[in-house]
Amino acid sequence: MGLATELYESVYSDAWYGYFASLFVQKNDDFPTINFYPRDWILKRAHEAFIADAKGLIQEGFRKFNGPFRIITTLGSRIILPAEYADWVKKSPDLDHQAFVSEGKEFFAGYPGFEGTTAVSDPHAVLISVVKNKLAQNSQIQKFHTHVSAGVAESWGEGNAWRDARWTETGVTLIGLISASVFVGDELAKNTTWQKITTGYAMTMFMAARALRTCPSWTRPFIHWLLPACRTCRAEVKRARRILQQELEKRAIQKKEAASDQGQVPEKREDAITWVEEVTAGRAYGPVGMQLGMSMAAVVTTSELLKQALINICAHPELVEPLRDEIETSVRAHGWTTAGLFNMQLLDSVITETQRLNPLAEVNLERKAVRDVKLPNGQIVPRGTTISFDGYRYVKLRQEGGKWTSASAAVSTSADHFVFGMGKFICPGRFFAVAEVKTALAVILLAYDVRLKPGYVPKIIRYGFEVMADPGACVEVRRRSL
Ligand code: HEM
Repeated sequence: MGLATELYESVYSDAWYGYFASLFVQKNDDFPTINFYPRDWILKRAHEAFIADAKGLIQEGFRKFNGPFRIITTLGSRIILPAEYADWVKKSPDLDHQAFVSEGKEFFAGYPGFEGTTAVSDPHAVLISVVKNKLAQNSQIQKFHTHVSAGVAESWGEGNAWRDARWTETGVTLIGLISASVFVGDELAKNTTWQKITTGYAMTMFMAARALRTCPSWTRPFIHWLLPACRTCRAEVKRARRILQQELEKRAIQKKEAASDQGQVPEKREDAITWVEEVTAGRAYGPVGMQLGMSMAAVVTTSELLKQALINICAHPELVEPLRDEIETSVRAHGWTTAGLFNMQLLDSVITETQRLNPLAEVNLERKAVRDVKLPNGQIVPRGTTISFDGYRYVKLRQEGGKWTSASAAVSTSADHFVFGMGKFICPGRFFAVAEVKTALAVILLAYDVRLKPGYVPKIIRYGFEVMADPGACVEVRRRSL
């Protein structure tokens, strides 16, 4: 899990003015800065230290200051709070996640090309409501099963010799495919252009945001028209809009035809295109922004979890047989349903343990202080981390009972485990994400033998606050002979 929770201060996020900002940071408040170095005029050393070892800086900060402190990041400075403050952050009305996401300098909601961010931070919360209320329904599990089975068969074939799983690409393709089957329906989910745009949008948008952040804020409303990364982002949104528009027109025609056929009730589709339409109830909205926003929130996060979980299973081959036994028993009793997935508790434990060790980000609960905030006082005990992998950790905790009966599940959140955030802004897609990852792992383990390529040692990649599965991971698979 994340080492710390952070409090974002938007005032200091302008990279061009980093030097003045950092002086200001030093003099303007009581928080010491962990990576402020004498004569580091343009913050080169501070940025390098942050990129190379944010985790080390956070640990050093807690050791040195024994409480909240600032860290200079490539996006300006942030206040880092110890994980013990998680419950307080969760309850504080003055700390806002939406303000953090929509903050012009960070994610540029409202700029053309950033329609995904705009949809996530929409004040009517349409996207959040659809994710919260419509995703991870029982019927979607069978859909996941069908698509993952077809997807792995297509990628890996039926051969029973070991082969490179091309896991970095395949992991993203599988999650992109099964997510899209629920977001836009089975047919459009298989459109390779749509897949490419939606699985890549988070990165396309991130690159555009990164380019814009390097420009002084007063130039941004104009310069975004010229920056190549922002142009790419706009072009991708345009391509996506064209494809979605065709789908919407096709649906409108089908609806009309069905309605004109005396007595025929038009078939109601169960996908996010339809649900967004229902929730907006005639209000104007941007369908493409909703789709890109959903993919942006869902695909990178979930595929990172899937990739890392399979790597961990391969690194601990003793887990494979007990996992297969559990999956077979659960599916025999409940089929590919939410009940079936619920009964896969060792698999759940492996996923939670993966998140504990590879939390996607070193820090979590990103908030913007919407007004002056007083931090709680008291002794601070920095949280340590461990690098050992115990696939059974959360099974054992569940068996302890008490708060762990439910708190040990991958979708649960507490001050001990808040990879999905906490409180009012907790990730509404966590049930969907865990269901996708469980189904994908279950299908893979039942159909294929998996292993790390002999000689490959798994590693985790860190870049600033980001924590990623190794993009060069060497996973091998072969069809099981049953
Ligand atoms: C392993 C996968 C995922 C992880 C680790 C993850 C993590 C997070 C985190 C940390 C937050 C911020 C919560 C906070 O600050 O308290 C968040 C918010 C959000 N997530 Fe996820 N997420 C995942 C998958 C998904 C999926 C699959 C969807 C949608 C289908 C989704 C949709 C959202 C949305 C819409 C928000 C914004 C909520 C708000 O602002 O109220 N996420 N997620």
